[in-house]
Amino acid sequence: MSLKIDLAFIQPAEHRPKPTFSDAGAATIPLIDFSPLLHHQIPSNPSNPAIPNEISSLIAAIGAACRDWGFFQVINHGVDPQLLERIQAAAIEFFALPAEEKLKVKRDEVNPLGYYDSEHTKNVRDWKEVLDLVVREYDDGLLVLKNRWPEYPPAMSSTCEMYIAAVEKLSYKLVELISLSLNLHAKRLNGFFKDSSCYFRLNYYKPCPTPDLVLGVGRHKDSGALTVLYQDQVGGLDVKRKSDGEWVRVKPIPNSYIIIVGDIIKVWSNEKYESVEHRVSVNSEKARLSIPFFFLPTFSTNVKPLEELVTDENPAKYEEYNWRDYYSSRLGSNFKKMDKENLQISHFKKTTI
Ligand SMILES: O=C(O)CCC(=O)C(=O)O
Ligand SMILES: [Fe+2]
Repeated sequence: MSLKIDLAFIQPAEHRPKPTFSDAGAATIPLIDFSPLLHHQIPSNPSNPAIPNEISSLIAAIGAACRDWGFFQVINHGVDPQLLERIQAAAIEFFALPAEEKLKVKRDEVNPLGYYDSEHTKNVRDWKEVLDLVVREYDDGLLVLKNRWPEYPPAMSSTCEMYIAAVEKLSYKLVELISLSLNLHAKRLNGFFKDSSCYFRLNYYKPCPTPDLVLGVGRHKDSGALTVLYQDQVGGLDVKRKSDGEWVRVKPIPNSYIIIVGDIIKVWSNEKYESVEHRVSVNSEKARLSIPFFFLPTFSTNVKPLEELVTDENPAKYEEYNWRDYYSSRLGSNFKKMDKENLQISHFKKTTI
């Protein structure tokens, strides 16, 4: 049998996925139970002696996961499972449409939102289809973000809006707990997300005849603050374990979220917290759906280590960069193959003398 696949998809040998993963790796991923938040409020002051033990333990667990992994799974997160069912059903219906119907909402070089099937990560084409949306449309003359809603399924826009409202609420809880874990006031980071540039994506990975040669998404770190990711039960997300650099396959847990710490939290925390490298493997049998919500600050944000976390002994490790400019410079590079690496936070890392 000859398997013809476009060479643009083929990963360099050193980045191809291993055919098998042990379940033992997945068991080491931090799993955090948010049920204490069902009967306790998030405290505002990290040094309040009245913080209940189960909330202190929750904050400590989040801090440890952000430090040691840059990644964790959350259960009992408060997002209605029916909303998750509905958004998945809408996504499946959309991706099952004939190509010409999906192409009616195709992304273009001016406005990157809508349907897309040829994204590149690190200059290799990803084996996936996406539908991209923003929570707040934007146009400053140079950067244009305008949603393209498909006609089918007709409930797509209302379903996305309801789902996004729920997942945004969860994102605020996450950044508040992360602030507390850094020994900062719970709302220390909230102002950055007023008029946020949050981005929402439906990812569809159809079965692939050569899963050992390609990736659904090539290895990368997320450049925002946090990614709140839902995956179906097929599996394929791999994360790079910080302790030993091994790729670990994330075992799907029904009704759970995967939280990916992004580069902005790494910079804000002055590298106390890690942003995790991850990728998506595909398989030859089953299509996979994933739904990331990228929690991103307002475009005017200048990202730099938080003053409270910078001292003479621990000086700022990054130069300040503007989020809108960073974001816009990276957009071009996932649109098509480039001849150089795209912009990374390492380009803003201060050099030590
Ligand atoms: O499909 C996934 O599980 C993850 C996708 C991802 O890493 C991304 O969209 O940034
Ligand atoms: Fe990602």
